[in-house]
Parts: sequence; C-alpha cells; structure tokens
Amino acid sequence: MQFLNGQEPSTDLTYDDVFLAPRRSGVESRFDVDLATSDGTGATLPIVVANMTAVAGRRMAETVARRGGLVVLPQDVDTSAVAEIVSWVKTRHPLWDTPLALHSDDAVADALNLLPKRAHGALVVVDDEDKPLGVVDEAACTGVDRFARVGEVADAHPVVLPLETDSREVFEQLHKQGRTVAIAVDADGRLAGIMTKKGALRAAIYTPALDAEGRLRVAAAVGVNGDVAAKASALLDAGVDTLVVDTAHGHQEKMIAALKAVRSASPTVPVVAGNVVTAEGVRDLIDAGADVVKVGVGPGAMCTTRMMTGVGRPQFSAVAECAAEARRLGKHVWADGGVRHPRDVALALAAGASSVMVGSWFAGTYESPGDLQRDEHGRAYKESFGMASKRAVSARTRTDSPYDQARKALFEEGISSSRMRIDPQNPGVEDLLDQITSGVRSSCTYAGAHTLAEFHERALVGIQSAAGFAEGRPLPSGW
Ligand SMILES: NC(=O)C1=CN([C@@H]2O[C@H](COP(=O)(O)OP(=O)(O)OC[C@H]3O[C@@H](n4cnc5c(N)ncnc54)[C@H](OP(=O)(O)O)[C@@H]3O)[C@@H](O)[C@H]2O)C=CC1
Ligand SMILES: Nc1nc2c(ncn2[C@@H]2O[C@H](COP(=O)(O)O)[C@@H](O)[C@H]2O)c(=O)[nH]1
Ligand SMILES: [K+]
Repeated sequence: MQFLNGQEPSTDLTYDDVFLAPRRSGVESRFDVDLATSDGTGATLPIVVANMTAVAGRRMAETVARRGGLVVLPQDVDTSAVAEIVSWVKTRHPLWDTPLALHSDDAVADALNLLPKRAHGALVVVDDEDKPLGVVDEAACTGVDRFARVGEVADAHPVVLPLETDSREVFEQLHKQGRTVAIAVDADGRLAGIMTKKGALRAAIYTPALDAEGRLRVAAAVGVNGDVAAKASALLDAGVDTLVVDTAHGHQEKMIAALKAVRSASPTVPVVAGNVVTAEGVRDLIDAGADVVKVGVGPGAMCTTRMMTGVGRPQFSAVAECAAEARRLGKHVWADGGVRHPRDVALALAAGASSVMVGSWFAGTYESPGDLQRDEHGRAYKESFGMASKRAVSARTRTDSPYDQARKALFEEGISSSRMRIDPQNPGVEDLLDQITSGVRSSCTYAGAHTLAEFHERALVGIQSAAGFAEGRPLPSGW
C-alpha cells in the first residue's frame, strides 16, 4: 500500500478518512479476482464473523462457512454447547442449505414462526420418513387462518432433485419451472437440502471454507482467564478449526500466558489473538505463538471503550501499522470492528489485513441468533449488545459469587441493548456478503489486482476531508 502522491499522514486515520485511487488495470473482469485469504485459516473469503453472542451462532456459522468465510463462536458459550454446534455445522452439506421441516398437520402459525429463521423463505412438509410432500412459503400462509394445517396450503409439486445435482442445473430447473426453491433428496428419497435460485448462483461464485475432510470450517474463542489449556484442548477435541484467544486488552501478560497455554495444547492449529493496535503488541503476541493478531481497540459499534478510557486508535492506521509488522514477521492480522460499508472491508484489506471481522452489521440478519422483533412502525429488527456490556458480563459471570459478579459489573465498556434493523432488501447475511464481495472484487479491479496480496501491494490510498467522504455518499432523495 502507498499513499497517493507520496502523502504522509500527519495523524492517525479512520476508514472514513481515506479513499482508494484507481490505477491502470489489466484485470478484465471482477470475476477474475480471487478473494481467498493466505493466513492459514482456510477461508476463501476475507470475512470473519465476530465472536459476539448476538451475532455468531450455528446458523451464522453454517451459512457463512458455506460462502467461504469463518464464524468465531463466542467464549461465553459452554464448551459442551460449542461441541454440539461444531458437530452440527460439520454435518451440514457444503452446497445445499439446511431445510426447515414440518409435518402436514402442523399449524400455519408454526410455519410463520419458523420462516424468519432462514433466509431461503420456505419450509418443507415431510412425512414420517422425512420424505418431502410439499413446500410452504410466506405467500402460502398469507390470508390463511393461523390454525390451518400446513399440509392444506403447501405447494404439492415442488422441484425435487438429487443431492448431487450441479448448482447450474438447479438454477435452470427453477427457472424453467418458475419456482423459487428446490429440494434435495438423498438416495432414499429423504429430505437432504434446500436451495434458492440465488443460492444456486452463489454456489457457483463462492467456494465453501472446508476442512481436510471436506466439512465446513468453524472457529471458537477462548478467554484469558481460567484453565486456558484445558479449554483449548476441549475446543480442539470438539473439532474447532481455528482458535481465537480474545480479550479487550490483548497486550497484557495474561494474554502471553494464555497463548503459551494454547500452544501447549496444539503447536499447529491456527491461533488468532488480540486485540492490539500497536506494532509492539503484534510482535509480542506473535512471539508468544499467534499466527494472526486481531487489531482494533474501540472501533466496534457496541463499544464504549474510547469514551470510557480514551484508549484505542483510529482503525485504518492501526491496521496498516500492525499489518506491516505482522508481514515483516511472516504472519497476519485481522481488522476487527467498525465495519459499516463494503468500502471499509476493502480499505482494511488494502491496509494489509488478511481478513476483516464484522459483528454488529451482521446482527441485523435472519441468521444471527436473536429473535426477530418488530418496532412500533412494524419494521423488523434484532437486538445486539457488546461483549463487555453489563448484559454480557453478567451472563459471563453467572457462576461467580454475587460479590464477584457485582465487582466485575463495574467495568462496563459496551452497549447492553441496541436495535439492528433487518434491511428488507438484504435480510440475510448472504445478501450482505454479496454486497461486500462485489464491492471488494470491484475495488481489486480498480487497483489492478487479481488477488488480495496484489491488492495490498498495489493499493493507492489518499487522505480525504469530511467533505470528501460526504461527497461519496449517495443522495437517494436528491438535494
Ligand atoms: N476490541 C475492543 O475494543 C474491545 C473488545 N471487547 C470484547 O469484550 C469481550 C470481553 O473482554 P474482556 O473485558 O477483556 O473480558 P475477559 O473476560 O476476556 O477478561 C479480561 C481479563 O483481563 C483483565 N484486564 C486487565 N486490564 C483490563 C482492561 N483494561 N480491560 C479488560 N480486562 C482487563 C481482567 O481483569 P479485571 O476484570 O480484574 O480487571 C480480566 O481478568 C471480549 O470478547 C473482547 O474482545 C471488550 C472491550 C474492548
Ligand atoms: N469495547 C467493546 N468492544 C466490543 C464489545 N463487544 C464487541 N466488541 C468488539 O467489536 C468488534 C465488532 O465490531 P462491530 O463494529 O463489527 O460490531 C468485536 O469483534 C469486538 O472486538 C464491547 O462490549 N465493548
Ligand atoms: K465505537
């Protein structure tokens, strides 16, 4: 990465402070850009879903890994629950989505409750042997008595295809038959998957993040307190592919000790550690065994650290400096927090991050764990909260004595409740991934880069005023 016209920034910069200048390019198509990461985590997309309880659960893990990204399960989830989630994710099909199933005599009300759990917008009606009888979507439930049976409203002639069907063929069959979803069945005719027309297209564009056995990958976080080696071993036994050692102040002795403990549990598993914002922090965590250092103190949407403490660093500069140091040592960084637009992802990658962590933005999707709620205007939203908020801290310390709980609750550095709107045009996390990847693919071609390594090498970054940033915003309602 270079600054435009040899500019030398006189202050630390945020994503909003910078822009990318286009360069002469030989990349003919945006589809010629390979977004795979090279940090050893096996992700084919430079997106990591943050280990936040309001964001990362099993549906998120499955959906994002299928498109090539990684999801980090939060440290607050019990190890036994992590083991359950991991084994579930690892039995998901790498191309077909997990279907939601009901029986003919279930009520339409049940269908309406289940539909927002998955972005594919359909439920499969099955018999007692799990063989599909029909498909129900929201339209089929509209204007119908909520106690009607789903068997009465289902489309009884859905598109049913063998699990091995090529995604292009799925797309073409759906197009030909004017349907929105296809159902996959295994060799015994049992329900095995579901795919929308968009899903069929995505299956051809994205490459799932798979482990050596061809199963979807998943990561999990471990804190710096307690028996870190035992927890790390338990997570590895559960099948976790990448460990994230996570604490607010990553550049502390406890983190160094925790990293050593994790390394004693496995010398080879990819280990991510953070958060830090200085080259010195990067060096110390790499010395202690980290393969990837997580960068970002204070940029997160749920984060009040900078207001409470004055500590942190504008994220673009933090990522650029930390990435340069990690690269010098043959390692990597993830840019963590503060991402609100596809451009922020592009800028973090230009600054040298191997992947970009997203939290709150993805809380407002069907796949986040929270229940879908509606505000006073009927708009759908989900609740999000920070992992250092009173709400998260009291959940994390629920087994401590009331006295210890009260002591820990004093150090609140996050928001306990916020509403993340579900964008009706982009309600699923895959819709957001589509936006991000199309933005980043395009950024790469503007820079003349086929890969993320080339993108970082060729990126020409300019510094802009607040007016410069404002000029780039669309004005959908005119001026
Ligand atoms: N990226 C960011 O800007 C931030 C992220 N977070 C996220 O919140 C979650 C909870 O993290 P965390 O609060 O570290 O809790 P943890 O449960 O990971 O514990 C942190 C440990 O570090 C000690 N500690 C010492 N100094 C600090 C400090 N300045 N801030 C926090 N802990 C300190 C704490 O001791 P004691 O409690 O006795 O002081 C405690 O033992 C994590 O997921 C983290 O990533 C939280 C804040 C900032
Ligand atoms: N200071 C705090 N930081 C937090 C808290 N919860 C999460 N985080 C950090 O934010 C990122 C995600 O950022 P986002 O802008 O995409 O939401 C996450 O990975 C953590 O590093 C918190 O309570 N306080
Ligand atoms: K913030």
